[in-house]
Amino acid sequence: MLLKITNLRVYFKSADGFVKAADGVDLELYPGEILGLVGETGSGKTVLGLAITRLLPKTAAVSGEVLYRGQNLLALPEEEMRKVRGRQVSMIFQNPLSSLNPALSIGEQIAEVLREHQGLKRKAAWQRAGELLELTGIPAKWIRSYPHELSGGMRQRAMIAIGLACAPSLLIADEPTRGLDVTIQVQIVELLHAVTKGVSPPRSMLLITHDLGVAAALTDRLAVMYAGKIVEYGRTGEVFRNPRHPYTRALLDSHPSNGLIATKGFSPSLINLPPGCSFHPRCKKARKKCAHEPPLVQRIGMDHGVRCFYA
Ligand SMILES: Nc1ncnc2c1ncn2[C@@H]1O[C@H](COP(=O)(O)OP(=O)(O)OP(=O)(O)O)[C@@H](O)[C@H]1O
Ligand code: NI
Repeated sequence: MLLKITNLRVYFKSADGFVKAADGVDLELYPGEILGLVGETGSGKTVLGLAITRLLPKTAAVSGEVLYRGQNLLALPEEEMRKVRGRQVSMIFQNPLSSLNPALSIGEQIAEVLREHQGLKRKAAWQRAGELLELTGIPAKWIRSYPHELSGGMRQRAMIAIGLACAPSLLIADEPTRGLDVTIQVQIVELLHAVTKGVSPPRSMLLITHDLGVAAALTDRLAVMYAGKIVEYGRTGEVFRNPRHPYTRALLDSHPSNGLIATKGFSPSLINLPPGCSFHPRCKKARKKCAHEPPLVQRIGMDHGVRCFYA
């Protein structure tokens, strides 16, 4: 097991009460595996990625356990955590334009990571930055380009190059294909596949995405998140063929290519979650019990679990 998350909670204090962005998340990730995290907007996917890398704002109340190679990241001193971020786990953020530094060339940004975390000297770092650019499909002669000079797809590639600079065992990619043209999306999917499954030993990835097509193409296993909880997980093919949570079914029934989720009703406020199963107000299959008893995860097969009484 590379990563084992147990009972992770992330609460934000707001004027109206606590926003329960993650509310008892359990998740496991095996070495070399790509795990997809899907779910509609606001379900807590990004917060989960930020909690693993400990990049949440200080105002977030975090509890539970995030074991990475047996070590609880949530209990590490900040200095140790910086080392983990520099060498083991790196996150590729949702919006390259706001995550890249506009004042530094992409080469400088990659070289900076290499100098700081890999201890490379100036010249070696610059050379390696060029190699990383080539590896992610950016001609090395673009090394002095600034983020605003690049297309959206190229910026995403640059983000991936920065993410790879510290040779992590685990990549967390947050919506890496969002906002890109379909042909470019396909290229990014191929690139992500190459830098994970195509290296030896294969690298693990937690892939956060709205796009079920991307999830189907890339992931080995899938976790479906709803209102701060994982409501279903399993092997990707199994979840697509045999979805057992009513929410997963609704998600798969909605048009996969446009990423819209056409379930009736509004997603619940994470402040005032409905009692019982959070999904029950929107669920066609809900019965009386669902309104007052929160369901636990039921295992319904080898590595397939569902948080529903009537799965
Ligand atoms: N810094 C913060 N302070 C307060 N609330 C926050 C903060 N960051 C996230 N949240 C809240 O946590 C919840 C989960 O947000 P998150 O960004 O993880 O959703 P998501 O599943 O990634 O959605 P999307 O698909 O739109 O990216 C939301 O209700 C959001 O408003
Ligand atoms: Ni997000």
